[in-house]
Amino acid sequence: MLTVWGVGLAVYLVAVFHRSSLAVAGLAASERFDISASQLATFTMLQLLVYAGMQIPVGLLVDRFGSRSVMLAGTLMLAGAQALFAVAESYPLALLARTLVGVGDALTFICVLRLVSRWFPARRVPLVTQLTGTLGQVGAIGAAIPMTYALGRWGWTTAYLGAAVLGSVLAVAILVAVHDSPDGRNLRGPRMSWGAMRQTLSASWAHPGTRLGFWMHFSTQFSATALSLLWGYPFLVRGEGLSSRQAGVLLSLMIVAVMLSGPVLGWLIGRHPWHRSTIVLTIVWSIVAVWTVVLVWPGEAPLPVLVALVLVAGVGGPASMIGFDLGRTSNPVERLASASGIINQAGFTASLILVVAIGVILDWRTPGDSTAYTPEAFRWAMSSQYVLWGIGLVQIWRYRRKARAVIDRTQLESGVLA
Ligand SMILES: N[C@@H](Cc1c[nH]cn1)C(=O)NCC(=O)O
Repeated sequence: MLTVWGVGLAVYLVAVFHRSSLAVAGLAASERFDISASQLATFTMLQLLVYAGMQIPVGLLVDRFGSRSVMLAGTLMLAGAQALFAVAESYPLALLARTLVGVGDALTFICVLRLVSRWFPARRVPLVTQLTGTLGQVGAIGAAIPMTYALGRWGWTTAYLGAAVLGSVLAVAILVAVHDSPDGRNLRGPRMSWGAMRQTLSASWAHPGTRLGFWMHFSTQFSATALSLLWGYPFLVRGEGLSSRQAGVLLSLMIVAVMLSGPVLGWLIGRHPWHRSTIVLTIVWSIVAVWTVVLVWPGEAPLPVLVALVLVAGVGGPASMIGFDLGRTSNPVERLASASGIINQAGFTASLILVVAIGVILDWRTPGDSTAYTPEAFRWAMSSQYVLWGIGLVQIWRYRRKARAVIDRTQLESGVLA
């Protein structure tokens, strides 16, 4: 059980490593492909778009072919994509490589979730799921430190080829160690026609628990994702007047918040599954409150307020994992991956909308073609989050009432559901 989870976790961690491996290579990429800042940002947006768009097909694939086969395909795809990125010398080829990174990345997480719910007793699943999400984020730290070193020491091609080789080694580990469930190496679902796929998806979506999970995932993670993937550093430096070093420390603190809060939330929802939506609502309101303090503060917000911002926003990442637990307890195991796919696209779609909205509003509020964004422009841009929070909070409130009307509290609390 632990070996299977260990390999699954390693596959997810390496996927997070691949997805984040461009964050520290921005300057090198601009020089290599001779591109502007917005062309560089296109890499991130494309990756998010492909990742979010692939979630439903991937969920269906996992229910049909099992975690092992899909995870193997994802790992090989990521390795191939990074190898292509290593040798690409033109911008279009590099875009193709990043698109394939998005596809490979999309193929991994849902597989690991399904392995966890097949291998662990139901009561342990919330905690192990949170640990998976939390420990997987170490891949982002791995991408920052070793990739910076490798790029400086060996250059672009060798650094990215090295990343590709890492993926290929994992493919061997999957072949040797991963079984879809204690009952078999490969667990195939029934053949899927268009009609069957439509039925699986609509049955999943029809359950208010799946919709509640979707809106939980939608509302919790976009703030932290937009800060960590693209806008955190410019916001803290240009919008709030921090030094580069202070901004770097604050963004690392956000990862500390993820690491500390993930296991606590996993334990909490395992003990109080009926109150999962209350926990999520409390976290979303806290994120809204701390952002509001930052945005209404006259001039630059003081450092302790910005520390509170990154810590509270960081908790949103692990809080989004609670959405998957709603999917698990609201769907039979044969359509668990499809439900997870539906839920997982929510937070990444919201993050993509926010990343684009911030860019558009910054350009709108900044005179001419300049990228010297002002604190005022950032205030406008970051305020676009209220639209997403507003939609998310209303939907969580609606579907929490509907889900509570159909979920049997006694069964849920005794761990029977799953
Ligand atoms: N919200 C994330 C995972 C996470 C856990 N802690 C911080 N972030 C999520 O939905 N992950 C899916 C993925 O592919 O990473």
